[in-house]
Amino acid sequence: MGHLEIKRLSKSFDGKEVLKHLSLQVEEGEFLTILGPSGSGKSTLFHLIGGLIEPDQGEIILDSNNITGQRGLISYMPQQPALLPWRTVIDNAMLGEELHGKADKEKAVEMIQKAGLAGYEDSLPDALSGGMKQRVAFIRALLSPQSLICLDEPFSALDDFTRLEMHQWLLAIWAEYKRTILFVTHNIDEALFLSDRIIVLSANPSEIANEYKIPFKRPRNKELLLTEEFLEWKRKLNKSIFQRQDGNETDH
Ligand SMILES: Nc1ncnc2c1ncn2[C@@H]1O[C@H](COP(=O)(O)OP(=O)(O)OP(=O)(O)O)[C@@H](O)[C@H]1O
Repeated sequence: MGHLEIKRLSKSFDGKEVLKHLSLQVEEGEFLTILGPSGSGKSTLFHLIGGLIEPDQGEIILDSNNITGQRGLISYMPQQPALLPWRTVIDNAMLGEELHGKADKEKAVEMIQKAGLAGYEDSLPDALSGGMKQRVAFIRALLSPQSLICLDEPFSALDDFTRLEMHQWLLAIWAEYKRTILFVTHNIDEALFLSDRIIVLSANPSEIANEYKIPFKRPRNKELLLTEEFLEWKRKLNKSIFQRQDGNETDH
C-alpha cells in the first residue's frame, strides 16, 4: 500500500501554467523527494494530490484507485506544524486517527515517548519548541491510517542544528514504521540525506528536469554529510539546478 502514480498532471492559475504534463511514480515504502526552486509548483502538486484543488488535466492514482479531486486519502504535513493550540500533545497526535475512526492511545503514547517527548503528553503546544512541535505533527501523520505521507518543507522554519537532529529522528522512525513518503524541499543537503530518489523540477511551467537514485546506504547518520561521496552528489545536484536556471544544458 502507498503506491502513487501521477499521470500527465497540468494546472494553470489565471492563464499561467504552473504544472505541465507532470508524470511520476512513488513506489511503496519509498522516500521520494521533489527538489525545486521557489515557485516551481511543489505546494500546488501537494494540493492536487490532497484533493484540495482539481487539475486541468491528468490523473492521480493511489493503490490503483483514481483519487483525483478526492480529499482525506493521504496524510499531509504542512510547513508549519498546525497543531491545535487547545489540544494537548497526545490529543494532537491522535487527531488524524480520530478523524478516520478510533484512536489507539497506547500506540500514541509509545510514539510520543520514542520521539523524546515523554512527560509532555498532557502539555499544550505552546510549551514546545519548534522541533518538538514538528515531531508531534509527524507522529500525527504516521498514526493516521493513510498509506502515503506528503511532507511539504516540514523543517524549513528550524535552525540548522534542530533540522539535522530532526532528519536523523525522521529516518529512524521511518525505518521502523516504513511508510511511503513524498517530500518537497528546496534544500539540497536535506534531499540527499533523506531520500531514496530525488526528482528535480524546473519552473515555469514545472516539468521534471532530472531524476536521481541516491545510493547512500541506510541507516544514514550525520557523518555522511562530510564524505567525499556526499559532496560529489551535492555538486551534481547544484549543477543540475543552477545550470537549468541559467538556461544551459542539463546534466543527465
Ligand atoms: N491559488 C492560487 N491562485 C493563483 N496562483 C497560485 C495559486 N496557488 C499557487 N499559485 C501560483 O503558482 C506558482 C507555484 O506556487 P507554489 O506555491 O506551488 O510553488 P512552490 O514550489 O511550492 O514554492 P515555494 O517553494 O516558494 O513554497 C506561483 O507562481 C504561485 O503564485
